[in-house]
Amino acid sequence: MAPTNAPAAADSEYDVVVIGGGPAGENAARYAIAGSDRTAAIVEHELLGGECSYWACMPSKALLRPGTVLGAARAMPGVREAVGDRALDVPAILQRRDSFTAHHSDVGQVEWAEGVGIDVIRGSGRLAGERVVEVTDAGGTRTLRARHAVVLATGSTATVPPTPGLREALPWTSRDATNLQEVPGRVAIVGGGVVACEAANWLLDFGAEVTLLVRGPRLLASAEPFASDAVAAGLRDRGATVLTGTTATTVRRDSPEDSGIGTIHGGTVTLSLDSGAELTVDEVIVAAGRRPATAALGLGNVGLDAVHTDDQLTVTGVDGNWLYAVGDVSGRTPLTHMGKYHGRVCGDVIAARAESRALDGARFSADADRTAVPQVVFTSPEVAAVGLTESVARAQGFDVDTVEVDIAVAGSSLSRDDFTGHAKLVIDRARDTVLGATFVGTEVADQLHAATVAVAGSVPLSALWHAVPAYPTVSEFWLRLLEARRG
Ligand SMILES: Cc1cc2nc3c(=O)[nH]c(=O)nc-3n(C[C@H](O)[C@H](O)[C@H](O)COP(=O)(O)OP(=O)(O)OC[C@H]3O[C@@H](n4cnc5c(N)ncnc54)[C@H](O)[C@@H]3O)c2cc1C
Ligand SMILES: NC(=O)c1ccc[n+]([C@@H]2O[C@H](COP(=O)([O-])OP(=O)(O)OC[C@H]3O[C@@H](n4cnc5c(N)ncnc54)[C@H](O)[C@@H]3O)[C@@H](O)[C@H]2O)c1
Repeated sequence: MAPTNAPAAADSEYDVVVIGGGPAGENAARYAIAGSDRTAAIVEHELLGGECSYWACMPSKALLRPGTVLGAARAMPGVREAVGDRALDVPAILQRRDSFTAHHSDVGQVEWAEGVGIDVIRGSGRLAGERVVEVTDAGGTRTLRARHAVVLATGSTATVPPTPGLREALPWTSRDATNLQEVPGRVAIVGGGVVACEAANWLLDFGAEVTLLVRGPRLLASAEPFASDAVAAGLRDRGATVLTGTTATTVRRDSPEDSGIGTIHGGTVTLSLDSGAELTVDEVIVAAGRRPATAALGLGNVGLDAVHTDDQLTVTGVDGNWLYAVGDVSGRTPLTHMGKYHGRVCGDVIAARAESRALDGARFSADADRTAVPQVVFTSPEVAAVGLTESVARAQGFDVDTVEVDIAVAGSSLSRDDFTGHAKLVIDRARDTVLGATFVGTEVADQLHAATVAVAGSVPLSALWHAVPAYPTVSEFWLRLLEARRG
């Protein structure tokens, strides 16, 4: 893609300069200039749309959905017979995945940006001083000046543990797993978080033999323990080996070769485990967490060594309210929808400050990061959770009540023959409000928003009693939860 902006002096000054064009940066730019004549530029060194569009959320969910649909078909008499025991058509799934990543073209995204008045500047951005951003690409370096704000929105990068031989083995990261071109026969996944669990699911769907090496005692360490257990049981039932309390101590690979994203990177890989066992596989996936992408940002040029933000997404430790950070790089919640939320709050704050308006009102503070973060893990079964878990709520000093039910209502049994699920509410006894909710089961993702509204709105349980779930839907488990609380 050619640069969209020639390095002319006239367009080198903007009201707002955003470094990084993922979902968080796009929203910050858009909200900062909406309804005004302010100007904004997004500096992007890869593809406008960011990790989420091409390497993370979109391809991973496109890979997971077919397995869910096939499972639903097999759990429905009359459909099961029509489907038979045929395997998924992996090439067709990869083709559909590629349509969701727009075949790694950001033409449509650039059209959107230009349509809402944002210039897209290709190159790598770094802070060169107060309100000054240097952009470097193959053609050289140009300087952008920001009248009102610079927004850091550079996302995060996958970490690779310092296990001897691991880096040299050229393991897959999440980018390879989501953009896979071939399915390895045997796979070891290092990590037990969301990326590990979701990737294990689609690889199992595609016929791979999967072993998860989980350093801690359970998968999804920050989820309610019953959710971790259900996901582990789901993986084991489908043939995966889940080794908890296990790490690789050394890794050896025959003829490692950087053959491209999503292709098998060489010969077989042997991992020595701390249990003394050895594991031989065709590919290793590292899913050991991510860190904010600050390395090349020139933080030192503005007196910073790390990025911390206040609730207005203003970077702390810098005078003058001109530097902001949103999304994964902000060190707040690393999820796309939360990054977009940061972008909306940040954009509104920049607009208000540019117009000398007071930051009066809830829209100028990213409170949800602390109290109401929703997340769905698209495993089989799915985990949908929002707010505080019981252990976190107790650690924060709340007087907690909990209520739990199996999800077993007319709607769930109608949806499929093998439906199983479990739901838990964490309740603040003093205020009679929901602090957190976790739902586990087949396709419970869309049940989550009701809980998010209850948590974010501090809706009393007495009021939820009048939120009558429609019959016969899966959401009737809400009624069972409230009945269980009444006793
Ligand atoms: C496999 C996987 C699956 C995921 N699935 C989900 C999901 O289902 N739901 C969900 O909510 N979250 C999911 N996430 C997390 C989600 O991808 C991130 O939270 C989200 O992408 C963060 O958005 P962002 O805008 O902060 O950063 P990014 O999307 O990472 O975008 C940052 C952009 O900045 C650019 N950039 C970086 N440095 C520079 C620089 N110096 N100059 C110019 N440009 C730069 C990058 O090229 C990139 O385009 C997933 C993550 C992974 C790894
Ligand atoms: N559906 C979704 O919302 C979704 C999907 C995928 C990713 N994401 C987000 O992307 C981010 C990254 O996900 P992730 O799974 O990589 O990170 P994570 O932090 O969720 O999990 C990291 C895992 O790696 C393990 N680990 C860390 N260092 C290790 C080491 N040295 N050796 C062995 N194991 C080690 C941890 O114990 C943990 O199990 C998360 O914030 C996640 O929420 C979200």
